[in-house]
Amino acid sequence: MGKVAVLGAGSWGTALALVLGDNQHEVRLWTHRKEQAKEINETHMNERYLKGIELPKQITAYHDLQKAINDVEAIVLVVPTKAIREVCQQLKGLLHHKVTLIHASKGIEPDSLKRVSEVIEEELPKDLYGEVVVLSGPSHAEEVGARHPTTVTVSSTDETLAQHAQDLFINESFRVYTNPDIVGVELGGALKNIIALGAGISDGLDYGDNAKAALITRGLAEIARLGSSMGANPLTFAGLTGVGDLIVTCTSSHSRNWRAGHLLGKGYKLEDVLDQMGMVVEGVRTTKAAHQLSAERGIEMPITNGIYNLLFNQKKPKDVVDQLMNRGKTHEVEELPDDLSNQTL
Ligand SMILES: NC(=O)C1=CN([C@@H]2O[C@H](COP(=O)(O)OP(=O)(O)OC[C@H]3O[C@@H](n4cnc5c(N)ncnc54)[C@H](O)[C@@H]3O)[C@@H](O)[C@H]2O)C=CC1
Ligand SMILES: O=C(CO)COP(=O)(O)O
Repeated sequence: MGKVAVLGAGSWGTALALVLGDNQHEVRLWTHRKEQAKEINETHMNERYLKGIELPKQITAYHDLQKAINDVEAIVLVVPTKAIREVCQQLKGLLHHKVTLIHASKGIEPDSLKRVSEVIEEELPKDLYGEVVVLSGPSHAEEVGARHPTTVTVSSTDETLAQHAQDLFINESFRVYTNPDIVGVELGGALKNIIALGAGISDGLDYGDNAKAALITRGLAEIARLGSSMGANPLTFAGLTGVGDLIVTCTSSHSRNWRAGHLLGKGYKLEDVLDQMGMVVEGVRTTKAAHQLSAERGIEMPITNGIYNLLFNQKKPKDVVDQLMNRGKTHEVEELPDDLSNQTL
């Protein structure tokens, strides 16, 4: 079994470290906070981020990034999207051998409008990893920590690297598929956070199941519309990293995006909600990015743009819903491109 560094000791980094530890790898869990490394090593728990879960003894926490990455065969980047550039810049000075580079973050950078793998490629020379691998899918850290059955997808333009990531993570309760469509896999994981905010808002307004089913379904339609315009395979959005991740985040109070939306729906202010969460709510920045992409590409995204107005233009949740319900009449299903019309979903 090999040595793997997991960079980012929040809930998802810790849960992924646990899977790798269960698979008997030597896992180095790096945190930028010294006291957190000490706590993990002394207690074998990361209580703030993965409550009540004892971590496998194969995991050692590190504060020194150089020591964490020495001799590792793979590096798993799991910091919030906002911190990806900074961590890659630190890695650049320290990494001197080739690794399989996997990221598991779900977001799009506002302004640059880059996916996480594109940000990594901008900051880290490719000779250190070849092609980036992304790991995504319906996977709450809390349930992975409890070893409940979970399925995810790994994606890379280099199939051999995707298979290496699949082999590192797969076990009897953590099933890993591969999909070569990295654009679709990354966009599905990032854009579902916007719809999860919307589902939380709808639940905060006590609108019930019909409204939430509508948000999930019409949300998927706009994710697929934007994603296809950016080169994704539309069928990816019918898979684990599309509809699968939408379901898991829109219907669960484990989701930080759902929880933040729920508080917004109850009338709390965005800055108070984010203060209260204490964990990353990726959907907020990704809403900004998707709003910019929708305008730049002329793609209709009414739910995303409604949530943008609620988050950044002080629109009231109820007014946003009224506006969505009273848009002009439209078709539900759009024409499939010719090359897909013979495929089944
Ligand atoms: N929590 C979950 O169930 C899942 C989370 N994800 C994704 O994983 C990514 C990370 O999320 P979580 O671990 O849940 O977040 P979190 O909020 O639980 O933890 C984030 C961690 O990153 C660290 N961090 C923040 N800025 C940093 C910096 N500049 N340098 C180094 N470390 C820094 C924080 O100290 C914290 O330990 C996000 O993109 C999220 O969407 C994906 C699937 C599941
Ligand atoms: O991506 C996730 C599950 O697949 C976790 O979503 P949240 O970041 O909303 O908690």
